[in-house]
Formats: sequence, structure tokens, C-alpha cells
Amino acid sequence: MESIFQVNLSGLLKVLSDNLYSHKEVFIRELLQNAVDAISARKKEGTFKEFIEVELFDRGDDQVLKVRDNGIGLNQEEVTEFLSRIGSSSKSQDALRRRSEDYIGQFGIGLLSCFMVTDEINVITKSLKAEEVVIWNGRVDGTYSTEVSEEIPQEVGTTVTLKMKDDLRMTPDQLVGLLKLYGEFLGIPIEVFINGERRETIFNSFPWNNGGPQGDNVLNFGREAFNEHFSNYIPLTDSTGKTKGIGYIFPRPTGVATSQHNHVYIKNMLIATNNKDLLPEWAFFVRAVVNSSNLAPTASREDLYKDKAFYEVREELGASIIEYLIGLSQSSPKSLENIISIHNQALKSTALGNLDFFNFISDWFIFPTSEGPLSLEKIKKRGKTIAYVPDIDDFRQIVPIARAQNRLIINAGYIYDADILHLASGQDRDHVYQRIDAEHFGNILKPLDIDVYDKAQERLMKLQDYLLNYDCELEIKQFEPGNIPAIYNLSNKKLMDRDVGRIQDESNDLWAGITGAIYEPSASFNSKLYLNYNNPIVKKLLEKAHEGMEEALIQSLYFNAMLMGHYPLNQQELEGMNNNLIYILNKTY
Ligand SMILES: Nc1ncnc2c1ncn2[C@@H]1O[C@H](COP(=O)(O)OP(=O)(O)OP(=O)(O)O)[C@@H](O)[C@H]1O
Repeated sequence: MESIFQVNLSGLLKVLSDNLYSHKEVFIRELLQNAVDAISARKKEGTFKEFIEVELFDRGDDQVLKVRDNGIGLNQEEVTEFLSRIGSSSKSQDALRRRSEDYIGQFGIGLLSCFMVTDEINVITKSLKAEEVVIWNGRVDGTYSTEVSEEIPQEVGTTVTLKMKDDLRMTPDQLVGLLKLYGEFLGIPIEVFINGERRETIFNSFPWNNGGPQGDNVLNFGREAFNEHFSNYIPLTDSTGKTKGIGYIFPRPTGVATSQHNHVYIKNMLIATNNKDLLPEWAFFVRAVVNSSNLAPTASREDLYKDKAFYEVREELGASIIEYLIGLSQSSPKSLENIISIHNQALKSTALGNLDFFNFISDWFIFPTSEGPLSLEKIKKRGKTIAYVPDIDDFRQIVPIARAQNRLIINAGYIYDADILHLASGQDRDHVYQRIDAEHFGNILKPLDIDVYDKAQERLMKLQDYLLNYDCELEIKQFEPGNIPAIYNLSNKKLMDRDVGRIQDESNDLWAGITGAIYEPSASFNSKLYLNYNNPIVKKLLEKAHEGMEEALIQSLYFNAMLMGHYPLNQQELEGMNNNLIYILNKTY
């Protein structure tokens, strides 16, 4: 036996209102959407002057809201089919429920949202194609009644009347606010009446529809939408022209983790003010307002279907942003510079994922250098070799030397910078990119003349003995400024050796055993102390023996260089440093 599901309407309504709609006010959106769809349907039959009227009446204890349109209306059969049957819609194209390009609605459930604010929906409708007027009353308990009359004077169109629940009465301002929020850009004037008096007409158009977006008008629009003062905007469009809008460049730096807050309109109706994924992920420095006729809302209408069209549109809007920035480099390089300086990090992360964009924008990127922040373009002009230090501590140590030698060094220790420069080295044939890390640290320090070097060798070996306990190799170089006696350099591997060593010193046998079993310390010296032959103390120390003081002196240079490089001293080093000071004190007094 075939049977039909019985629907417990109040249960269904609870599910809808708790899970589908974020707030009760969306019933206004649903009523407007139905009016607009009915007008669109009638437009297919011929021209007429469309309108939507919204009236709010306070009748003694009751408040009544009426939404009237002169759209296509419904005949008796359609009322039964589409109003009395939940999930039935006149707007799906076929039995497969493909969404129609012409309408906003498609699911046949939108009208139910009215039950969040009323217990009874009254519809009076006259179809374009029928003589009779149909009166339909749907109640929250799941019952409904239909009546047909040929007497009631009713123009073609539909009036939906709701008696508002007592605690959900609206003020005229609230009503106007909601109508503006959802319906301002529908392209159909909404006339508002309060207790029989005309209050205002709501009608506006998107700034990109007035012969293309224009300056202040667009910026004001953005300020109202996002409550932010923007100074740059980007016209956005997909390849079909069915999704259009404006992207505003956020006026302050945004973190990579910042989410988007886009305003999305579908067929001129506001769907979301907090959309987080309409633009590609990397575009987090842009806030967009977009109107689309090729994207589809979900049943809640507060999100977008993630179908093929969605991903295409998303990519094409991203391309609009990149195109705009490329154009700006020609038309207003200063503005581009300004945008890049605010969103340096965001744009760097974008460029790493898009080679075309990288090739366009990388010269504009700003890097901290030994001479302050400089664009890559300016850095390139300084010479054939571009030296960068991917570690902030290494950079700090090397910077006084670089300055004294009039060499430009990039601090590439911040996120993305070393990757950007590495990528640049593969793209740029005119420069040599020199990555200066622990292994190559000595390369930028000048070697000694060979005869001076030979002479110093014997002394150096002697001094080296005093550093064996610290696992540090001595080297001599000469560099300016001469007041830096030594630079200490520790590779990452060595840093790890030190940490493991510390764990083994401080922990019990079990842990020490485990770390010993899983970690093999490096065999060779991994840290280096570069002595500076231009420094008078070092020179003296290398020229002749200082019996009794040598150990304390060379170790002091070692501790001093470590501290200058922001390296933490371990227990053994701290003790060594104190012992040295006591030794010097005892020698002096
Ligand atoms: N103002 C109106 N004029 C003419 N027909 C209407 C009107 N309002 C509702 N209808 C009819 O009632 C049907 C159901 O409306 P409802 O709002 O529940 O769903 P829908 O708009 O079809 O889809 P969705 O659930 O996506 O909104 C519509 O498909 C339409 O045929």
C-alpha cells in the first residue's frame, strides 16, 4: 500500500528555526525573495510596472505586517501545489530540481520561516492567468484552508499577511532597517507604509552598476558596508560577468590567519555579511561586496553551494585582484608601494603559490636589511651579489660587520623571506643569491694575508686547546669594525647537540639513556669562533704568548662573542665565565 508521509509541522519548524536560519528576521528576506521571484516570472510574460509594498499596522493589541507584490500570482491549483505542500516550489526547472537561473528561491521551504514570527500566514493571490482570487491560510499547527472568490477586488499579484507574535513586534525603524539590509539593491522599489501612511521608498543600486565604479562613491559604499575607511578598491568580476563587485583593500596589516568577511548578494538579495570563502584563501587582506547570478545559495540562504561554478568564480575573482595590482604598478606605483608595505607578509605568501604573480610583484617586496627596509628592486641595484641571512640571530651578529664593510645584507629570518629569495634566485639570471648560514658564515669575512696567517698559526693552535672543552673551532679573519674582537657561530645541528647535552646533564639516567640512544652528536666542531685580526686585543694575543692569562683571555672572548650573538650559555660555560673572572681578580689583586 502506498502512503504519504505525515509531517509534524511544529516539529519541522523547530528544526528549521533552530538549525537552518541564524535569526528570526530572515523571514523578511524570504518574503521579499518570493515577491521578486513572482515579479521575475511575470516579466517573462510581458512588460508591466512592478512594485513591492510593505505595510506595518498596529491594530489595538495586534501588529500586522503585509507584503504585497504585483508578480505573477498563483491560481487555485498552484496554491495547492506550492503553498500547501512543503518542499514544493514553482521555481525548480524540472523533476531533478535543477536550480533555475531566473529565481532566488528553489527549495519550497522559505515561506515556512514566517512561522518563526507568526502563528498564521495569510495569502491572497490572483494569478495573471486566472480570474479567481485565492485565499489561503496556513497555520503553525500544520492545518490550512483554501478559499476561492471571484468577488474580492484584487489586482494580479500576491499579498502575504502575518499577525506578528506579541513579543516579536517591530518598530518602523527596525522594519525599514531590515528591508534596506536585504532588499535595498533588488532593483524593484519597495514602498513602505506605516499605519496607512507612506513612509519611504527603498531603492538603491550597486556602485558598480552606475556606469562602472567611481572613486568616492565606491569608498563610501565600502565604509558603510564594513565600517572601515578604505583608500583602495578593486573592481571584481568573473569571466561570465555574472558575478561582479568590489574588493576593498584592508587599511591595516592583517595576519595570515585572518578570515574574510565578504558581503554576498545573490540576484541582488543579501545572502551573507560574513562570508569567509568567496575569495581565495590568500586574499585575506581584501573585503569584498559581490553580487552574483551564477552562484547558488544553500537552503538556509546564508551560505553558498560549493559547486564547480563556485570554485571557478572564486579563482576568477582572485585573478581580478592580481590583475588590479599589476595594473597599479603602471598607473600608480606609489599606491602599489603603499599596499605592499601594509600587506607585505600576505602578498609574500600569495606570491609563493603563484609564479606569475611572483614574477610581477617580487621586485616590490620589502625586506629588512643591514641598511633598513629596502625593496628587492633597490637591493638588486646595489650589486650583482645578493646576500641574505635566513636566521635572525646570525643576521644580528653579522650586521655590524656588513655595515663596516659597506655590504648590504638582507635579514631573511622572518616568515616567507628566505623562501621568496630562494625562489627569486631561480628566476633572476642577473644576480647571484648568496645564502649566508652557519656553514657559509666565514665566507663574508676577509681572510688574512697568507704570511700573516702562517705566522699566527702556531699561536692559534695553542689558543685552540683552551676551547676544546667547549667544542669550538678557532679561525682568524679580519673584518671591520675593529672593536668587535670575535664572532661566534653555531649551526642548528650544534644548537641541538647543546640542547640534548643539557637534557642529559639535567635528567635522570633513563632519559639520558634514551636521548643518547636516539641522538648522535656531530663528530666535528660545529661552532666556530672567528677572531678578528683587526682588533687590537686579538692581535696582541696572536702576536706573543701571555703566560698564565691566555686561557682566561681566549675563553672570555668566546663567552663575550656568545652573549653578543644572543646564544644562551650552558652550565659549563657559566661556570667557566665566573671562574675566569675570579682568576683575573686573583691575578690582579
Ligand atoms: N509572492 C508570491 N507570489 C507568487 N507565488 C508565491 C509567492 N510566495 C510564494 N509563492 C509560491 O509558493 C512557493 C513556495 O514558496 P517558498 O518561499 O516556500 O519556496 P521557494 O521560494 O519556492 O523556495 P525557497 O525555499 O528556496 O525559498 C513558491 O515556489 C511559489 O510558487
